[in-house]
Amino acid sequence: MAEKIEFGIRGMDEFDYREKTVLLRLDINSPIQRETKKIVSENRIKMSIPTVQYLLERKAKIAILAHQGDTLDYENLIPLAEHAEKLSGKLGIPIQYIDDVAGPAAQAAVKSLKPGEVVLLGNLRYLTEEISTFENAVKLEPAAMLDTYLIRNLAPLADYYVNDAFSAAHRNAPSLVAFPELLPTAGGLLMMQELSALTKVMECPDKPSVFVLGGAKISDAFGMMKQVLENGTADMILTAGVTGNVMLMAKGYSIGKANEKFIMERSLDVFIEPAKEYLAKYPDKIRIPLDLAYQKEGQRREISIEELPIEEPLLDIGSKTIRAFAGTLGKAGTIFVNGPAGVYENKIFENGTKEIWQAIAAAKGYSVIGGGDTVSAAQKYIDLKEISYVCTAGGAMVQFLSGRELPLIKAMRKAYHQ
Ligand SMILES: Nc1ncnc2c1ncn2[C@@H]1O[C@H](COP(=O)(O)OP(=O)(O)O)[C@@H](O)[C@H]1O
Ligand SMILES: O=C(OP(=O)(O)O)[C@H](O)COP(=O)(O)O
Repeated sequence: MAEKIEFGIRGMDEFDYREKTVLLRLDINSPIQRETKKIVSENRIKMSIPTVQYLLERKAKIAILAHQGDTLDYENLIPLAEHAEKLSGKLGIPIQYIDDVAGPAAQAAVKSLKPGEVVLLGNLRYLTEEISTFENAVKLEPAAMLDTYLIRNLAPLADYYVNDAFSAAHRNAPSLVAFPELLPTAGGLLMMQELSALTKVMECPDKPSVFVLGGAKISDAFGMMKQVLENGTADMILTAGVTGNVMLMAKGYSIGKANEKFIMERSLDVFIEPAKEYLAKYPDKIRIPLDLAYQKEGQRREISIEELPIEEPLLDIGSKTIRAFAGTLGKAGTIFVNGPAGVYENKIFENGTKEIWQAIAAAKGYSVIGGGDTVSAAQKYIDLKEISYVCTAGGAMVQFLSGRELPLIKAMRKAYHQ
């Protein structure tokens, strides 16, 4: 396969899995309904099925490793019992869930696997060595993780390690980066698909390449803006949502007390100075909103940026901006979207998001989207089949497109060259 050379990662077809034990790292981390603790979207589970199926058809003994939630928000840190049920339903075979990650019960379950059987081990985030903040505290090299509880206990039981967790590729955790130090390693089918789609965006053979950066988690947007303009991945960036409001502040517009307070309270003002720098360096490549929407007496109203400031919160782009952005998207060769254009959850402020999605659906360009709310918003207004590729990742996708080498990809490339 061309991919394995292109990405420097072994493809799944490199190994003979028959009667071999495979540690399969998936990312089936799913949104959870707070009250019921039930899975809200099964998308990542669904997208992981082809790789499990591939290994099942080859009569492998499959032990799945996965995480759910994090210690930053204990609400989502739940056992993987429902994940096992959903996997089992989609594969049409029973899947045993063991609520133990790498202790005696998990080890016994892995050892007793028969060819064509699957076990899902406990939530990796039960282990302190696996929590997402750990990498920030200690920048460990994978080789220094070989004494962790997880690697010590599970690596000796396996013949192969397959990783299909691209959406967690930005995490420097043992379950992602340390197994490739010890086991023959391959990238799963979804991993190769994601790399292929994002590489296409980076190489953007079809010009112009237009990025839409909106939403509220604006550190993602600002993290990638400079890089994608510098390395030519993006020819044009259309800013909307809170990102658009910060760009307006950087341009010197006074957007009104309520809007400035929103930005200050979330410490997003740190992005104003970098935004000024990007606007000065790329004046023709970054587009800011021309008008915005607010609510008065229960009605949607719009205001041109020349008429600012305003007291009401600015929660969507206005009609003039929508028309201009839609026109640009119609002529794009490549399109990438991260973040909705407004507070689309409220009908009054859905126009920007809705019409941008409709313009993208009608556009001919190769389109890639990703991010939790981005995909939910797209699903609300268009058929996802209209999008060339819907990435399961958020943070990993943004970092990849920014040109950073992700810890997981680095570890898998190293394994390929060993
Ligand atoms: N102008 C705005 N002001 C406040 N919130 C906004 C604005 N525009 C969009 N949002 C909010 O941004 C959220 C999604 O942004 P984000 O989390 O960055 O997206 P994603 O999950 O796709 O990465 C939505 O809940 C939406 O209501
Ligand atoms: O959901 C994930 O990433 P995302 O929030 O960037 O989409 C991955 O499963 C990584 O999870 P984490 O952000 O808790 O490390």
